Amino acid sequence: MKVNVYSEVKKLKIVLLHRPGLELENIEPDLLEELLFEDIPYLKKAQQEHDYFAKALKDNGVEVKYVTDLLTNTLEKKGLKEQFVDEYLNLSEVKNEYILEALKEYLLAFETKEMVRKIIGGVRIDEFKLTKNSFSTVVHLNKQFYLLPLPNLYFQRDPVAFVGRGALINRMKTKARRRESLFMKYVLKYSDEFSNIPIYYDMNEPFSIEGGDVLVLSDKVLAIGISQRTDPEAIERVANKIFYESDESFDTILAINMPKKRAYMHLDTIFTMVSENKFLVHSKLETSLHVYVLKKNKDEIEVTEEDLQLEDVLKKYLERNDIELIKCGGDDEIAAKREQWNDGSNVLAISPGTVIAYERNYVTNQLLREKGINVIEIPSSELSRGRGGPRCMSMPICRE
Ligand SMILES: NC(=[NH2+])NCCC[C@H](N)C(=O)O
Repeated sequence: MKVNVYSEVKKLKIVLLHRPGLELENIEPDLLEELLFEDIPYLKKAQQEHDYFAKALKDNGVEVKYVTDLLTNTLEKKGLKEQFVDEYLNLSEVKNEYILEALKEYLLAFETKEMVRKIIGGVRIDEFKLTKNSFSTVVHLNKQFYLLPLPNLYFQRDPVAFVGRGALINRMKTKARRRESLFMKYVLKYSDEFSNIPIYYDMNEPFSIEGGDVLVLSDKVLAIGISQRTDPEAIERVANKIFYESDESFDTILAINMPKKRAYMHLDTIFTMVSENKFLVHSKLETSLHVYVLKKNKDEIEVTEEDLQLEDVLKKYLERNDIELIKCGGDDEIAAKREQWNDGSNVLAISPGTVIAYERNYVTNQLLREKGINVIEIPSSELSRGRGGPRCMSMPICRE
């Protein structure tokens, strides 16, 4: 498969998704915070909405790949089922030897596709009986899960990020999401479809970075948020890899300092690109941003710092005067806050000037249309409960 991502807006050809499943049925009120959800989505509706999203992509000529299919095929073809389970359980920090053994046996008894579904869905304590019990297992049996679910997996933007011809296999900030990166890591490492894709970051690095913080503004410029989820050290490592150990065309990384707040979780919750010169932005982004500019120099990265309004940052580094910012929710302060909360500024461009957006953000969508943007709306009452929009739910693999 060809990996080609040198833009946020050029015609989208192949995209990676995950259709939410069982894992949403294992979110319960006491786990909301830990699992990074604000509310419990209704699975049946969430799946309908997600299918609608996938259909909108396909109807517009985009090839949709599902991470579960890619993983299942890889594990089967390469005989990696057991190795994957071992690594997964290790990452899940299942340490009790009786439980570890029983869990492994339980998972491996499923055929691969079902096993992958189970691993994402989580394993409850009442699903199987341990044959050996000891004091320690008895203590564990008072919990609800042997394995917690991965309800955030439908936000495929974050665990792996395709950039240029390669990929970043991200180390996720939170324990709730850390295991998600293993899925595409196996696909990238072992499947024939993706052979020889350069890897610019690995999940075993100590510093975290998430794909929602990575924007490919052009074939020269990347923007990466220094956020609650992404450490400056990770950005530095990515910069070194891309600048000096690859033949990528990128020569500038704008590391944008972000408020460390949940409302500004990732850079793509603050702004997304909707055409070559138009950007949809968080309505409260009036203050200037502190930006560290990492430039590729002969053999060392040159760093400069600036305090600039977003508009001026984009003008300067994309070298164009026609940059236009469109505010999520417009000038209506309440609408702006409401729509920001439901990912109004998180749209996915499928070609320059055409975006997929949540239908519920109708104030913002109308504004986009007034600016000449073609807005394809998708239903979103359940999907939005996980705090992510169309950009968060998709990972472009190939653009024109
Ligand atoms: N790229 C994004 N903005 N992703 C949103 C992810 C939302 C998810 N519930 C989390 O907290 O991680």
